[in-house]
Amino acid sequence: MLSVRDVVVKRAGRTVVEGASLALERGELTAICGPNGAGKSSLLAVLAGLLPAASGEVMLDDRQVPAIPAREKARLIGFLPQQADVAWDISVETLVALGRLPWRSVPGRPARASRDADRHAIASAMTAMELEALALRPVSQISGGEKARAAMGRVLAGEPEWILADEPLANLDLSHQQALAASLKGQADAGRGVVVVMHDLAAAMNHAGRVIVIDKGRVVADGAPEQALSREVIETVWQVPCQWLGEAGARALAMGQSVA
Ligand SMILES: Nc1ncnc2c1ncn2[C@@H]1O[C@H](COP(=O)(O)OP(=O)(O)OP(=O)(O)O)[C@@H](O)[C@H]1O
Repeated sequence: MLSVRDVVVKRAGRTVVEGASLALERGELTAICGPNGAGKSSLLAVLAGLLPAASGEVMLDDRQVPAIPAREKARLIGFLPQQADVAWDISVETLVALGRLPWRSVPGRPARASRDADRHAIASAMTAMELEALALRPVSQISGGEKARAAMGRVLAGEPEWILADEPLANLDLSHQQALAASLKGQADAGRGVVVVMHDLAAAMNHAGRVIVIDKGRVVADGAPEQALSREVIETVWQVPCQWLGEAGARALAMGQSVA
């Protein structure tokens, strides 16, 4: 279980998350939704142990997340930032392979087994993100959406127990959004904990098992998508008149005065 208790996050002296308490489970795809500036990325970074909480506790099972050594933490928690910029002009395959760095020289792990595991994990991540045809292309010469898939491939190659991703669906075309959402759901079904910041409320409704809504630094809804993303919650938090259309699993959100 990955949890926060009474967590307060401050940025530049301003409180941006106010006393959040949440317990996230392995085997579940959890979506974090909320308006711009609500504190979603800040909360995700705190859960990943990348941003310190001003107060409160962040725990992975029975361990304090900030106390886990960095390399071990990187093996346990894979983090995809909102802007996954790459400083060097490496190939897509090399970028994905960087996801194996936290596994280098793990004490007690034979080098041969390690090399085989690396190769297998990199190949699986390349396949999952449909990157094979781009393997040798420099990252400076691929599109924004292709870069986003490569960055996600890097996270998957690390085979972390937890995947924390900040808007991984942004920039992706429709078919790759569907494929990545299905792949994240598959990762959850395989027993990983998957926590994803999403602006696309229909994607959260259709793919997540649980949705957490944050508004102005506070958790204002938490539960099954139908409850947490009810029309009432959306109209209160996003202040947009709306209506859900379609069947469970394939819902669309109609917005605007005319549907109110
Ligand atoms: N590096 C920073 N320094 C100071 N303030 C920051 C910093 N990053 C974010 N903030 C502020 O913290 C608040 C929460 O930001 P955060 O990025 O967590 O929101 P968000 O819900 O992820 O927003 P978005 O949907 O726009 O990505 C905002 O008011 C933002 O302006």
